[in-house]
Amino acid sequence: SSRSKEQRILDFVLKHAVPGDPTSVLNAIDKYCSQQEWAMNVGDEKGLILDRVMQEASPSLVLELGTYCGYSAVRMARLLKQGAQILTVEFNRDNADIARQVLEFAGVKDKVQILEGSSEEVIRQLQKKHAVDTVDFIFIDHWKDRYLPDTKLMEELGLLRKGTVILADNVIFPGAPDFLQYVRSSPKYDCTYYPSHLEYLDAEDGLEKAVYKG
Ligand SMILES: Cc1ccc(Cc2cc(O)c(O)c(C(=O)NC/C=C/[C@H]3O[C@@H](n4cnc5c(N)ncnc54)[C@H](O)[C@@H]3O)c2)cc1
Ligand SMILES: [Mg+2]
Repeated sequence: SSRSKEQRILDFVLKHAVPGDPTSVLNAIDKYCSQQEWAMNVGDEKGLILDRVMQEASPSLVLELGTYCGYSAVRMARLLKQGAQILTVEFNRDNADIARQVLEFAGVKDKVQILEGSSEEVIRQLQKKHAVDTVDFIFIDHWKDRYLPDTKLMEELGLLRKGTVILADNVIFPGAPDFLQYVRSSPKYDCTYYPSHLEYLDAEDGLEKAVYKG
């Protein structure tokens, strides 16, 4: 059977990156996806914004919605403080398998747990099944029509605490207009927009940071 684009990305990482070196894994994926086949990783330009916002938050528990090939999970895991963890949600089995191998190769698998399933199901199970109280940092990068319902669900379940940072990819392209309108008009969030570009391309895109005020 023919290999998928995601498998070709993994092959390139295994061939060109250095085992145990997360930065070399990021560089390999960025090189492949900018020169050979475009893929929807957050990428190097928006990745630098993710780095800075995450380091500023210095989270103990990170939740990511939409693992895909694991690029942003590796990106965040390489910056985590000692003992901090990432829970990343992915409902496509093939993508989860690719991400697992990328995370293992990068040497960050002990910091990241891939939770297979839909974000709605997994979010509902976090407190009982995964012993989560509240989440410190959330990177949202899954289907864009799920950003708002999942954010509201996390509010309702008490998963957000005063100061929880939500960082959402693609708020311009493909866009998440209902999410953007909600957090920017809600008194429960302090919002900041970080202009950037769509990964590996020149199209305008950006990240929205929404800090929960409790
Ligand atoms: C052709 C073309 C043009 C422009 C773009 C632009 C563009 C640029 C970007 O940065 C993008 O992030 C996107 C984008 O659509 N991302 C969606 C990412 C989904 C991944 O997450 C998984 N997933 C999706 N919903 C859920 C869910 N509820 N529960 C659990 N996992 C979920 C999927 O299984 C995938 O692993 C698009 C993309 C493609
Ligand atoms: Mg994205």
